Amino acid sequence: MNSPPTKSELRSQMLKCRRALTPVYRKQAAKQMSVHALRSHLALRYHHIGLYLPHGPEISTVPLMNALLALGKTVYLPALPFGQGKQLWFHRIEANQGWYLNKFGIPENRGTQRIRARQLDVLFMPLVGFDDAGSRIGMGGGYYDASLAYLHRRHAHLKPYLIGVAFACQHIAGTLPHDSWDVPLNAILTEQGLRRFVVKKP
Ligand SMILES: Nc1nc2c(c(=O)[nH]1)N(C=O)[C@@H](CNc1ccc(C(=O)N[C@@H](CCC(=O)O)C(=O)O)cc1)CN2
Ligand SMILES: Nc1ncnc2c1ncn2[C@@H]1O[C@H](COP(=O)(O)OP(=O)(O)OP(=O)(O)O)[C@@H](O)[C@H]1O
Repeated sequence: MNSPPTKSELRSQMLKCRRALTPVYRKQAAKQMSVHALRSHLALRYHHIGLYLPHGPEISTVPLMNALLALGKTVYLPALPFGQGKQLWFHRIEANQGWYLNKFGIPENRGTQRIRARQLDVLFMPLVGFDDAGSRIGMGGGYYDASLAYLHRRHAHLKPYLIGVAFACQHIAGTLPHDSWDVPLNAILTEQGLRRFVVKKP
């Protein structure tokens, strides 16, 4: 009997599906994803919003970022911590700030205001694969898991509201292998729409 695929086998399958999408599809999908996010009223309700800059074949957040900034929202981007630990900082997008590439080649901004995940109202998270229960697999760095570990003791009101962002083809039928440190998503956003999950309390 075949054993179920491991996280890293699923990760390479999902990366393959994402890389196969055409530039025209990617551009259209990024726009549609942004429209779904804005229609959901999430964007209107929340003010402090964590986003990411797309890296390689990830779905682009540029249309969504422009729309949020035009609405006057405060938008933050993740920055890897210096030194020990894996908890991300979130730097506010500001005028006159510096930009640099992190060790993975992803641009990061350095302004005057940085906060931790718990201070965000909503966090749009990159991911490699997601399932029907709201579990995600990322690039395997564990940065988001470490930044959100306090949510394991989550009560319903704890911030931020977690939205995984992906192309629809990154959906995995069935259930992803689950590790104790994985933090479940509140919703998943793709070019096909926004789908909310009921997050089970421990
Ligand atoms: N756009 C974006 N920003 C992000 C993340 C992300 O996944 N996407 N992160 C999410 O945690 C953090 C950075 N984490 C990362 C962890 C590993 C790799 C990485 O290993 N990249 C290799 C490819 C590895 C592979 O194909 O399996 C590379 O770029 O060569 C990249 C980012 C913070 N910022
Ligand atoms: N709270 C934490 N503090 C420190 N390390 C952690 C924490 N949670 C998970 N990790 C480590 O991160 C590693 C990667 O975990 P996993 O494969 O689930 O990452 P991922 O969710 O795919 O990545 P990312 O969150 O960066 O997108 C694991 O080896 C795990 O030990």
